[in-house]
Amino acid sequence: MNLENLPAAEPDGSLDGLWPSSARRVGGEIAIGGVGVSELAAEYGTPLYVLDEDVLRARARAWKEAMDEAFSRLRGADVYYAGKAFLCVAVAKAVAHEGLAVDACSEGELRTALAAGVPGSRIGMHGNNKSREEVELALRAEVGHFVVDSLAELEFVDSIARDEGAVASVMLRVTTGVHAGGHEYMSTAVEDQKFGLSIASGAAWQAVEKTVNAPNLRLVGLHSHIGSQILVVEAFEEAARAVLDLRARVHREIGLELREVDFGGGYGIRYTGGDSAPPSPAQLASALASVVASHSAESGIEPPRVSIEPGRNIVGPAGVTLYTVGTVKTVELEDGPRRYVSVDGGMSDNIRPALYDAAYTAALASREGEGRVRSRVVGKHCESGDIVVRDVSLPEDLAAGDILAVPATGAYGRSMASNYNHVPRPGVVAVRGGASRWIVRRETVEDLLALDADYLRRGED
Ligand SMILES: Cc1ncc(COP(=O)(O)O)c(C=O)c1O
Ligand SMILES: N[C@@H](CCCC[NH3+])C(=O)O
Repeated sequence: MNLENLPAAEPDGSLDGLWPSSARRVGGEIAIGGVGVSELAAEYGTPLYVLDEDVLRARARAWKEAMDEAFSRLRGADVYYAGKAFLCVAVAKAVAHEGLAVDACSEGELRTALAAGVPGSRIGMHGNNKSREEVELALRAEVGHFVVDSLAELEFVDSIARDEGAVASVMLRVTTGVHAGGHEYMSTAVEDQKFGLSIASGAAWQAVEKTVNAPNLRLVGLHSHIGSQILVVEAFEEAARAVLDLRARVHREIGLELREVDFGGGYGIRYTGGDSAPPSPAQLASALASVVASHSAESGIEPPRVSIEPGRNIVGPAGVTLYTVGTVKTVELEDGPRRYVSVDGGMSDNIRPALYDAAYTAALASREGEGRVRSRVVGKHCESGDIVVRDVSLPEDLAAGDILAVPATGAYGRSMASNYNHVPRPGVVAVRGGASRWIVRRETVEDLLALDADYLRRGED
């Protein structure tokens, strides 16, 4: 393979690059947030997620400012940080400080946001299969709204709200039929998938009628999420029009003006040097505002307040994963040698290459290297699909003990991490202005064995 085709992986200090904008080589090694990777690896160990807190905040702020500006002459806007991308108390506090609300889709995410001091009114409660406990907790926390995916769940939430003596504010998640997303498993608005109430089949309308007649539900808006890692504006515009058409029908046929529409998340990022820059928050916000303004002018209906739910685009580029290189071996192939570089993590800390065939890049981070060799970075798990970076050119003199850095791993790394092969999940260290601190502690094998009932009883019989 021509090495020139392999993605470049060097930090370039750009704001919309693969790396946190603070990342740069200092004395040959990469520093992030002013902290060298060797220092981080020595103090915290590897594998290690590193989160540049200033970049996280700056990206959250960019979305808030873009939406405020674009919708200033309409009915305003809210930005919900999609906790599913990565959430802990520190991240919830950081995004809330920048004026964002938070989306939760489980008890754990909801409790994390509440523990961070996010008011219930600034939390959206998602999930296609909410438990009774989750609905009760969300009602008692007085969340801003529930996002409901099914007729069955409308009855479920209605009944629990009645038991609680409450009225639940509901946004109906509708399926617009818009196909978008970086992978089939990330497309969530096509007809044949588990999320949302189909507009085309009439299920969405049925849900509208059911909600407006439910004594303990208040229909406050419509929600749409079309997919993830989307790199084009048009898909969002198409979906927005479909949602606004349904809102206009509700106004026309029921006389109800729904105050809010939520266009979901899905805004893509760059993962390798070969990826083009995605649309900016300002471009996306302006495109959505144009659709809302023109639809309002055409329909004669007051525009709604608009919300969106970015996750990856906020936290993804703020994160870098550090690994220590272990065994290195070269495999002779027909088109030339490929060097397999094994690291101390893998699919347990980044499932995305195995699950979505997602591409990443990497750089030798602890020092500058010499020469370039076609390489594949692989994990330590018992799976041939345990690949972290499928193709990247890395220095020829790379060796065991070196530190590798994989950029753009702030989203859907730690939040999707597993304990496959009984491997503990890495912790997350926030860096900022030359300082570093745990924001999620590293799991240990002892933590895992403590869940093994008979392990705890060993030696008793
Ligand atoms: C309902 C909903 N909102 C927001 C998001 C966040 O998506 P992304 O991280 O791609 O912005 C997701 C995940 O795809 C989602 O399912
Ligand atoms: N987990 C997906 C993003 C969410 C897709 C659907 N909600 C990823 O890692 O890209």
